[in-house]
Amino acid sequence: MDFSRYSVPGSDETFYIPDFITKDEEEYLIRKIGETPQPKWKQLAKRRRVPSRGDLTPNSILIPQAMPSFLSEYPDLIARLKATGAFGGSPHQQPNHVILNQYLPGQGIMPHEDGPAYYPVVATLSLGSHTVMHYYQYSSSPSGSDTGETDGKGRAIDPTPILSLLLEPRSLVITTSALYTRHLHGIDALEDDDFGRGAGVANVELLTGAGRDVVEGARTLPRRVRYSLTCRDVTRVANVVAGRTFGKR
Ligand SMILES: O=C(O)CCC(=O)C(=O)O
Ligand SMILES: [Fe+2]
Repeated sequence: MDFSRYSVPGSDETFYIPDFITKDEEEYLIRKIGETPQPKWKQLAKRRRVPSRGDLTPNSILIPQAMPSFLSEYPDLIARLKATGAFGGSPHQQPNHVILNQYLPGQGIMPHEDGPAYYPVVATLSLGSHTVMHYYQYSSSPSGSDTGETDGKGRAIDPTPILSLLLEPRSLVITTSALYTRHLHGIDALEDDDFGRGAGVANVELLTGAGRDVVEGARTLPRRVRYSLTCRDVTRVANVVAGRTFGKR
């Protein structure tokens, strides 16, 4: 797939692919996610999450686990993600780690970086609802001097996003390079998204007709329950044989 044609105008480090999966596949995935045993979900303040295909050690080494069938069989998202070419330069040439997040309307995720454990590409599939993802840069002014908004290390964040994207259900967004390694991303904790406040989204030309109508018509879109599957390649993977961990590969 030549995914360069999905490049978001104004950023050659972000790609937006609408309708990456079909409605039937979306329904199937949401049903399978609903069957995820409750103990696997971790309740966070603003959302719930499940890591799939293993978790990371404190040294950021992946302890591999079998992928759930909805990732590796039908609809075989891993093969489909590989086919985009986005992971062509990553150590395993495909994602080996997927985190499932659940957001109720009104929930979001604070601006953050995904960090150095992963090769700097993340592919995010949205299911069930749209959302709006903002990308931020660190502020050049001294820590916390403008809005008081800081990351976990006390570095000040410029509150004006450098890029905002409407993520439609069934879409895939791929974030790479400096946007991954040097910037932050987050989702405001809102019940609906108002496209009438002059809040431009950079991917308007890449949206489906329905999404474009909402943005161009400056309408408000209520959020529903959204699931996201964030797919990455963890650089270092432990060599696990019969439950024992031997070094890394
Ligand atoms: O749900 C999303 O689209 C973003 C999630 C995210 O940024 C993360 O899990 O690191
Ligand atoms: Fe993230």
